Amino acid sequence: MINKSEIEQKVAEFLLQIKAIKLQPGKPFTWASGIKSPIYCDNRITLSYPAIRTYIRQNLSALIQEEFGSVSLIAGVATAGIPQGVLVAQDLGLPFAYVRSSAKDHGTGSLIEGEVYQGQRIVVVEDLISTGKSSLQAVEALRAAGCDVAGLVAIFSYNLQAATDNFKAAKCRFSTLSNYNALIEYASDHSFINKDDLELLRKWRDNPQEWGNSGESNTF
Ligand SMILES: O=P(O)(O)OC[C@H]1O[C@H](OP(=O)(O)OP(=O)(O)O)[C@H](O)[C@@H]1O
Ligand SMILES: O=C(O)c1cc(=O)[nH]c(=O)[nH]1
Repeated sequence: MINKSEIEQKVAEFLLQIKAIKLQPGKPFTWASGIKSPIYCDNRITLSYPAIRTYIRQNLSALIQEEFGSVSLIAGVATAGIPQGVLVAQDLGLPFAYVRSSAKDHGTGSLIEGEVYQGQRIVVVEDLISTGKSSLQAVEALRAAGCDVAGLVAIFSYNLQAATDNFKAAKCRFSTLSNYNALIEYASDHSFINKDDLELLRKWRDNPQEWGNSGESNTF
């Protein structure tokens, strides 16, 4: 059985070590959802580190087997979920396909690339969940193609209530290797951030939708 709390901390440690976690409270990041945030997690950087890439691949594969049992295809969410999904599919010896964020406007016009079939039991691989909108768009595209989506895994989740609500409404299970709460506690305990940073990151967590609009970003 996998040790979830050990993996949460190890992935948080790796992300901090390679500076995939960026703190920029004075110049907030704008996310895909439009949310303004003092923090950004760039999982794409893990691909540049073979040992970390391997750890993530092995643990995503183990998570899929433990949470979802037997599946017959891994699907990646474009773009950052594609390389992670390919690595996992290779690890598990399974076919792979990916879902674009919108259908191609030329050539085949495809939304799903690769072969999937009606009734096929699939796990979707994403790199990160903020609101879950990108993840669930891919899940819905696969369901519309007749696939049986067992669930979704990702490297990191921000623990946003919006994501919990969106996945629940879509009746889709998800599981991640690490998450925001684990990350900020690890970062504080191991001196990657100071007390003021921790306070700010906790404040942001309590109301992420409003944070960038309330002048909070200038108080760091
Ligand atoms: O849960 P959500 O609110 O949808 O946000 C998370 C999504 O945002 C990022 O993708 P981005 O749109 O930046 O594109 P990329 O994967 O092509 O880099 C990330 O890779 C997730 O797909
Ligand atoms: O929500 C997003 O767009 C997002 C947030 C984040 O921390 N990292 C990322 O790649 N995307």
